[in-house]
Amino acid sequence: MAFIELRDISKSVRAADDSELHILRGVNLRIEEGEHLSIVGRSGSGKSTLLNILGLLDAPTSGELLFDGKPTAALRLRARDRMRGAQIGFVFQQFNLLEGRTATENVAMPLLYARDRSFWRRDALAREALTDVGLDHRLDSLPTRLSGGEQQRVAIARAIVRRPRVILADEPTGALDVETGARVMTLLADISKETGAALVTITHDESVAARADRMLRLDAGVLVPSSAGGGTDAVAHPGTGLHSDRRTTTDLELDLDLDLELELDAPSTAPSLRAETETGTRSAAGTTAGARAGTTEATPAEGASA
Ligand SMILES: Nc1ncnc2c1ncn2[C@@H]1O[C@H](COP(=O)(O)OP(=O)(O)OP(=O)(O)O)[C@@H](O)[C@H]1O
Repeated sequence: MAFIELRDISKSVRAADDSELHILRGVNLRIEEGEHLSIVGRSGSGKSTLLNILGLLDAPTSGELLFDGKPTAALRLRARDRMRGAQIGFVFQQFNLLEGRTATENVAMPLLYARDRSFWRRDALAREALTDVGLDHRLDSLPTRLSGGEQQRVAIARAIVRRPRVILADEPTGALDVETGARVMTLLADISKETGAALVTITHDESVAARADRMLRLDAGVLVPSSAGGGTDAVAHPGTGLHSDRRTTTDLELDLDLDLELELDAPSTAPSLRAETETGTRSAAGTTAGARAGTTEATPAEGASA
């Protein structure tokens, strides 16, 4: 069974002239555990739209998105937010770090939503993740004191700190020079493999895309295989090492039951409530303070995803 599956996904929006714009027209995709795939397409072809749907930041107009074979459409907002936080890491073109926070604080941010011991160990785990990306000498640096490549490393550390099952990277090298971008891509691919996370890279840069196990192209709203893919690594490599740290949808459902009991018993002490107070909120369009910071959970009262 594929870890994530898109079935006949379409997305239409109302354009400025009030016409209907069909961005995605029946996208089918299966993402296996630990695989690295890339999606290329010209500007405006719908890459970010597709990534937002994969990341549970946006809803399709029609079609189904399944995690572990289970449809996600019926999930309540809070469960979607939890699933996103626990299973998906994001890396953005512009790094999206919080400027006033140190590297360690930025990386610890997603753990403010964790429902297990990692909430209490967030500083130590953030330092470990920064060490994994080679930034153990920059733990207390503010983003403004870091180079672009270092900032993207911090963002990668933030993406992996909760041991997600998939990392979604939207033009991760887009703001970097070619050499730095290549190093960052190598790190991202290596660290995904080490942690066992699948990696989905969207990019307009075919040399970046060609590093993936599988390369797809968005063309006229549908995904088609791209012949340039698999250049360096034609076989998927499910990761080893930290694989067992990651959680399935079933684990998550158990967690949610437990969380509900916890919140009913002691609402003022539930970690997420504090976390939600400290962090930003998500708008209906899915572009949010949280998403800008790479942390994308929201409170139930914050309105539905688009
Ligand atoms: N909410 C929206 N309302 C209107 N048009 C939209 C909306 N979202 C996306 N679009 C349009 O849909 C098309 C696809 O957008 P998207 O950002 O997904 O493309 P992209 O392939 O990621 O582009 P780029 O490579 O330039 O970032 C674009 O023409 C965009 O202007």
